[in-house]
Amino acid sequence: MPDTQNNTNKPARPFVFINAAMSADGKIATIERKQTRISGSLDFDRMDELRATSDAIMVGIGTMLSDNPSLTVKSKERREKRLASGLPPNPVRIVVDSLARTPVDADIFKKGEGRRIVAVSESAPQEKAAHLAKYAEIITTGEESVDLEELLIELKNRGINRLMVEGGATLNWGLISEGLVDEIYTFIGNIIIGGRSAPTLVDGNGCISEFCRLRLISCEKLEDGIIIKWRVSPSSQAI
Ligand SMILES: NC(=O)C1=CN([C@@H]2O[C@H](COP(=O)(O)OP(=O)(O)OC[C@H]3O[C@@H](n4cnc5c(N)ncnc54)[C@H](O)[C@@H]3O)[C@@H](O)[C@H]2O)C=CC1
Ligand SMILES: Nc1nc(O)c(N)c(N[C@@H]2O[C@H](COP(=O)(O)O)[C@@H](O)[C@H]2O)n1
Repeated sequence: MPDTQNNTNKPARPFVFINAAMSADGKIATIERKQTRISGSLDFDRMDELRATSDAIMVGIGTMLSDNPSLTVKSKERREKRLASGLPPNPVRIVVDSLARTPVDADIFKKGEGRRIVAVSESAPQEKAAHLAKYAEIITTGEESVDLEELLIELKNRGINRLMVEGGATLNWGLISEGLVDEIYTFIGNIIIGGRSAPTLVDGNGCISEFCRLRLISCEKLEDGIIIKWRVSPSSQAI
């Protein structure tokens, strides 16, 4: 029998959660879209624990190009704990990149051991995808942009059961609007960034009538900010 989601007839996908840090005014970066330190050291450590306990970490190409993250597990103890459980030191690192624009000198290729996946669409130039294939596994889905649902099913087939999404704003919208997110964790820090065009937690086209509904799991103080954990209500699909 094929694995399915929650007794629906949909094929199974991983458990998906978004983790992000935002300012008190809901921004995740400045108008220049440069990496902005919102979290304090305790929140970065919490993020590291989430990475270490996930099978894979996913970012969009916007984040890749603006922040050049390595997406590695930073704590040596956590990497060793993964190794002791028979896991590679780092989760699989995944970039959602419709046009195969990921630079081959990006830190995800230079830093840390482990698998990398670049998800491209059928519109990606063949030669660019072929070049990237020397550095990462390539998954092709969707015509113009990556078909996120198909991608998640393929990731599940490749053994990824717990997927951490680290943004950015457009990828978060893509996943949320298609009803592909289970939980959302945000650290809200004690700064105001402002700027009409600065990215927020979720950008994209936005909802008009049907909103993505959330259920509060918990809310706790951490340093000078708060961590809010939400469960996305089942069948919640934004329109
Ligand atoms: N404070 C925080 O926790 C974090 C902040 N950021 C910030 O977010 C910003 C980047 O966000 P964005 O520019 O929105 O880029 P993004 O990282 O969300 O990537 C979006 C891109 O993904 C690609 N994509 C392919 N298929 C897609 C689909 N089906 N749905 C959605 N996207 C798809 C498209 O090319 C799209 O432009 C940066 O300024 C970065 O610093 C990013 C991660 C965490
Ligand atoms: N959780 C969190 N807090 C902040 O204050 C941030 N600026 C970010 N940004 C994201 O953190 C990732 C850094 O990854 P590496 O340290 O290079 O492994 C990257 O995805 C940034 O966008 N996150």
